[in-house]
Amino acid sequence: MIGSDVRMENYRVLLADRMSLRIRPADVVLTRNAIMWMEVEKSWKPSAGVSGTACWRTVQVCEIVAVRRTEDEAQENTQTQKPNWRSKQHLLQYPYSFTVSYVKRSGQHQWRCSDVTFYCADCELCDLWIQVTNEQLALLANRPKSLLVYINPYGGKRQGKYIYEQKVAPVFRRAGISTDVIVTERANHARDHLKTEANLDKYDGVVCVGGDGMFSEILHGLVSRTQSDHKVDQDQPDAELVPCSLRIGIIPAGSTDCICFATTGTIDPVTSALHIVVGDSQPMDVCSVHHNNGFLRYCVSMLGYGFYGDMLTDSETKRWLGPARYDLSGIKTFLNHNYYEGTVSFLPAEENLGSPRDKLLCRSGCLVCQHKSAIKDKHSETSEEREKPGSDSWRAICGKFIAINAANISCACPRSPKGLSPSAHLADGSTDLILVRECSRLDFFKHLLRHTNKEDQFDHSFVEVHRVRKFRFQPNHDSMVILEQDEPHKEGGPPPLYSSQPIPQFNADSNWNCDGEILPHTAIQVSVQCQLIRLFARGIEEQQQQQALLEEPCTLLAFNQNTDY
Ligand SMILES: CCCCCCCCCCCCC/C=C/[C@@H](O)[C@H](COP(=O)(O)O)NC(C)=O
Ligand SMILES: Nc1ncnc2c1ncn2[C@@H]1O[C@H](COP(=O)(O)OP(=O)(O)O)[C@@H](O)[C@H]1O
Ligand SMILES: [Ca+2]
Repeated sequence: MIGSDVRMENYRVLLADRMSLRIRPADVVLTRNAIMWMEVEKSWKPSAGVSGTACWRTVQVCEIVAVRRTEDEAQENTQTQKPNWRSKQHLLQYPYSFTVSYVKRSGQHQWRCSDVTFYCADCELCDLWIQVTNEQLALLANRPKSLLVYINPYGGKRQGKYIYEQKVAPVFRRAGISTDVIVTERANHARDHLKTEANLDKYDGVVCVGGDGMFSEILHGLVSRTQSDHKVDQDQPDAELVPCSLRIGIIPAGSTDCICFATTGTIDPVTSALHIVVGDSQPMDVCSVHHNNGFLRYCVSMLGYGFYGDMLTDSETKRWLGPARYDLSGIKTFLNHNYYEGTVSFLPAEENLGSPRDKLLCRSGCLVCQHKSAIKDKHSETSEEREKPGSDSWRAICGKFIAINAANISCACPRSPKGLSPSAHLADGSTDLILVRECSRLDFFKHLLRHTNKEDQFDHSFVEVHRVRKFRFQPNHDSMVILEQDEPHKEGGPPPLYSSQPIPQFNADSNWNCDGEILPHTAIQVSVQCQLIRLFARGIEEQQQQQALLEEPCTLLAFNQNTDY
């Protein structure tokens, strides 16, 4: 049936969308890449009344979720929801029909699963359509068939289980994906299961239902398992890590969900489920964090010392508040206005990776990340030499910092839609190191506020940002003592709160916030591991890309208007 060029042209069937009672004659065409059908868009004008414009609707085969006999679907619907009496009527009148479920973009990067039902003149034609469309779908090798799902029932607003069962499982069922579901019973349950127990050969991917912390568990389980399977020693900061073969899907059900937002453009369980179904693949960099040549953790979104570390430490005591804990701890940490002294040394990234202050946003099909992917394997000995700490290529900055943040990805999230570093790339092998030096509360507030509006948060004298491949941090306690001696608090003088100078705080150390987990050490070595993992995502689609796909192209093919039905 399928030749090298699959075309089922002029197999006319009757077309009706779910909500319409009227059945129109229509032509449907299936090519190797797309299914197209005629639709009449109704409009109303006071002068002309209702008029209709015919146009072709096109759905790429790679965005078809499933095709099946409508009666099968109707049966399933009666078990799960109220039967749709219109569909029932259609079915009685035209018993041979099939339904195509497909991805429909509904703006703001959200995807929905939409259905269109085609009513056929006879049973053979109906079966033929289903068979040929399914044959086309079977050629899509990147689609997962079997998934291992971990649900954190306590993440975010504790909705993980509900979100999965109500919104995600029906989409997987429709796409014919089989799942093994594990609801975690304790922290690190998912990590440990992946690391040692899970039979990963059975699966095409792992799904994480939870927030960034839960994602971090899956990441650690999968990366550690891959390294131990390949006998790679994670404790060696220079070890060449083996990329994970399984992709990870994120169903957002946490508090910040920045990894989901920065890779799909939204926080929406159905959208994420559909990215998994169509088998998207987005490579991602992972930072490895070491202390004294011993492995500590991996990080995908943000490593933050000072402000974000203190905020996280405080927020852990307020978990019962849910996502609002970050607001409360954020205000408290802001008012404390601590800063910390230390030395940051770093290895700048190659110049062709752009700069954190250019306006080249990482979007679906990003050329910077693709270029990196192409040259990734050509890692020469001279570049290895260049990367050794102490070589001329490294730079060191010593100072007092309110915040030291490494944004491996933009870290866009609903709180900050452009993120900590709006131009950071998902898979370029670098991380954006943001240094916020001591400054007044008002200046720091202005800087924070710029994360929420269009202004440039790096455009302050006390902020600098570098795109780096590696960095190290060494806290400097001794100089804190010197600082104390420099600015002694005189008896009888104004209390520090009213001082015009920034008020030094003498907490020796802050903590590192690593994807929402507190690290046990302050002196750390960080190295970006280029494209170590892949997600079921495609990066944020450009507004134009989205628009083009929202307004599906009309008149792609000439069609036979000869309608006899
Ligand atoms: C005056 C208003 C100021 C608003 C400033 C907003 C800046 C927000 C930048 C947020 C960057 C978040 C990076 C993501 C970190 C997550 O990995 C972590 C853990 O997320 P989870 O709780 O597991 O979902 N969340 C936090 C807040 O540390
Ligand atoms: N069953 C469980 N009980 C308690 N904690 C869990 C469980 N499963 C996972 N966790 C932990 O909960 C923490 C927060 O999870 P996450 O899903 O990221 O939610 P949030 O975004 O609200 O922080 C993670 O550090 C994870 O290790
Ligand atoms: Ca990056």
